[in-house]
Amino acid sequence: MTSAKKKCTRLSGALVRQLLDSVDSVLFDCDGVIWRGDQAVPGATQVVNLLKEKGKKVFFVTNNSSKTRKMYAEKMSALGFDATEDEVFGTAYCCAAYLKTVCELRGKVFLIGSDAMRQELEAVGIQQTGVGPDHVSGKQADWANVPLDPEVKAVVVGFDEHFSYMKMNRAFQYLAQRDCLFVGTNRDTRLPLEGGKAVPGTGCLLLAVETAAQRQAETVGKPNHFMFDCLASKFDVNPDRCLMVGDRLDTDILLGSNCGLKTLLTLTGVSTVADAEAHQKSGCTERQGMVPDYYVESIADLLPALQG
Ligand SMILES: C[C@H](OP(=O)(O)O)C(=O)O
Ligand SMILES: [Mg+2]
Repeated sequence: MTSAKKKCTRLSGALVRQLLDSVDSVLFDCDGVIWRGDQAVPGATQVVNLLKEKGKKVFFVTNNSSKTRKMYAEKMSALGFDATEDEVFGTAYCCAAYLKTVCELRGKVFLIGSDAMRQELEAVGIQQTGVGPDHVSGKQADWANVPLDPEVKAVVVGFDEHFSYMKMNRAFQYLAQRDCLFVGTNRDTRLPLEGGKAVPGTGCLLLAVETAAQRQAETVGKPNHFMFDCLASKFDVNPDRCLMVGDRLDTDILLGSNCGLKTLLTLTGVSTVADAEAHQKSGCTERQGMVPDYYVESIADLLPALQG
């Protein structure tokens, strides 16, 4: 399979086995691919478990920052997936690694995010200012003069169900200090759930803070190659023999293209074949990275080749 070949090919029949025989590792996105919310995609557990039985390395690369690696391993076990926490690369874990190893952060984080992010940050020795509700009080003059922790050297934004005006205001005040780092977990604007439903994603929260601060955050999640770098630093993987399976063209498939992986779009999440074909026909070089090599209705379409 070379990148020179026709792209956005429907994967079926003999092509499935041919593709699987050409890779040693399969990287699965989570939301919209192996599960939607707390419901496994039908057939997904069999696909993951059979790939492992056949000796493939299987990893999970998710932009979702709401769980630690341990929490993900527990969810996977509960849903019947054969997976260990070392095989899961979520943005709570990867963001902490990014701040520690790339930013070499010396100081605290003002965190807009989950308790999982707090746990992963503290696991690498980075303190943060607290998670949970933060409601507005006082008058506008008070808001502009909220006390700032002098040890805070970075604002980090991930999925935060307690996102609020006051949190955005505090981030705004910290980010007025130009030496304060600004990092986001991901830009996914919606989170696909069961029944074709969705809720606003982290990208909406990050855009709000960026708009207020008039600054652009570094983002750790897909399509940033850092997520793959994290994985490749722990496991011996050959990009040429890796397959990235995702439901979003602008994150999963673009990450795969950015890292030289084979790419497979599944239609159980956000993006559609029409989206992919529009990128393909655009003639715009940048958009070609969002055209998958292959697509399937669901990863369950891989089953016949795995059960044969
Ligand atoms: C949708 C995304 O998760 P992923 O699809 O990368 O697992 C997210 O939770 O923002
Ligand atoms: Mg997804």
